[in-house]
Amino acid sequence: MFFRLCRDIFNVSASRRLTQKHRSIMEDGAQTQPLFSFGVIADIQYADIDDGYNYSQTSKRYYRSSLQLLGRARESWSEAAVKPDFVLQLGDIVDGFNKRHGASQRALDTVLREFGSSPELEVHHVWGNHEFYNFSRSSLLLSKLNTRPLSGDPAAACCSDIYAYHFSPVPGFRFVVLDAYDVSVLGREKDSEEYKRAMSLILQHNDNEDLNCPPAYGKQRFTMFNGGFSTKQLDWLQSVLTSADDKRERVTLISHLPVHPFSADAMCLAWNFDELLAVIRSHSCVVCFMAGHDHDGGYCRDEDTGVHHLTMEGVIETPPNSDAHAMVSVYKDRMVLKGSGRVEDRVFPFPQ
Ligand SMILES: Nc1ncnc2c1ncn2[C@@H]1O[C@H](COP(=O)(O)OP(=O)(O)O)[C@@H](O)[C@H]1O
Repeated sequence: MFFRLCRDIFNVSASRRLTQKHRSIMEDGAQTQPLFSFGVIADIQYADIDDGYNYSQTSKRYYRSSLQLLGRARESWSEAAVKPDFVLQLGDIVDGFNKRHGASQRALDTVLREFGSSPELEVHHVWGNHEFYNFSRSSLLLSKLNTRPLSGDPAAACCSDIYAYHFSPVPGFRFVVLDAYDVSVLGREKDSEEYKRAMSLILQHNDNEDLNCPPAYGKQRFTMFNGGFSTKQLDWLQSVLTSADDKRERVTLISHLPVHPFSADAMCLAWNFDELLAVIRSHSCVVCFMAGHDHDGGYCRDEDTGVHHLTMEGVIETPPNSDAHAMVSVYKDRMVLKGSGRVEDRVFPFPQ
């Protein structure tokens, strides 16, 4: 609640080649047209089941209509005057209930078909907790939800078992997809070292019988539905950002779990959000952090770094007569987010 209050107060193939459009805009410095643009959508959580509620029965979940909302997002991206170069899907593409109904693959195919009916649309997928309710980590790595190959560079991936990679759609700009469940009990075999380490971390902070039930104030994030970033991934991110600093690139980080306490409910943060924030703080290139998971959405601009932390509103808790997607236009000195439905319009000036 405290965090929500603070947050409200603070609420103040994509072509890797430089296209003729991008080049002429960069050369004449005109800012009327964006350098490039991209779409954003989060927490679609599609399932072919009747509407329901979240765990605390406070928010309705529209499992079937999430597909129609995705369809409208795709239409708005494909009808835009300047078409997005790519789309960021911020995780939880299908709901965990699919598993129970033996419908995981069918639901995924259905959603991907809805994304894919516009063939030129390049989608970068992030993995959320609901991906792991439906699929093992190894099967996700073999699935269409592994979009590492879109980077076009095998060296752009963190490592084989961590789903993190970076790509540069246009010179001067870079996006880093992060794996917020790299340290988690989700997606890890019960007898693996990774599972045991993650479980022991939860148990250090959470003494509830049900480990999905959040512990006391300040530790709410230590539940089984969250996770964190390993030292290996943080070291890799350091090296990606050091190189981006050297090249004076503008970097956007993408993760299912948010990392800024003023951008989301405390229950939704990555376990070691503070370590990720420390990495951001030690570099000048990061301009924005985009996440999903908290279906109410959120935003803050970090006071120290000027980095914008956006948590996108979740499609799953958006009524059928509304929408939850965005189009972001990127200029030399800022990004302009045009929200649809319950996603607010925002301008993200880049830190100097
Ligand atoms: N407060 C809670 N106490 C116990 N279990 C919970 C609680 N909140 C969520 N869960 C369980 O954790 C899992 C993930 O919750 P869910 O709300 O579906 O996640 P998401 O916000 O990612 O959609 C579900 O199995 C849900 O029943």
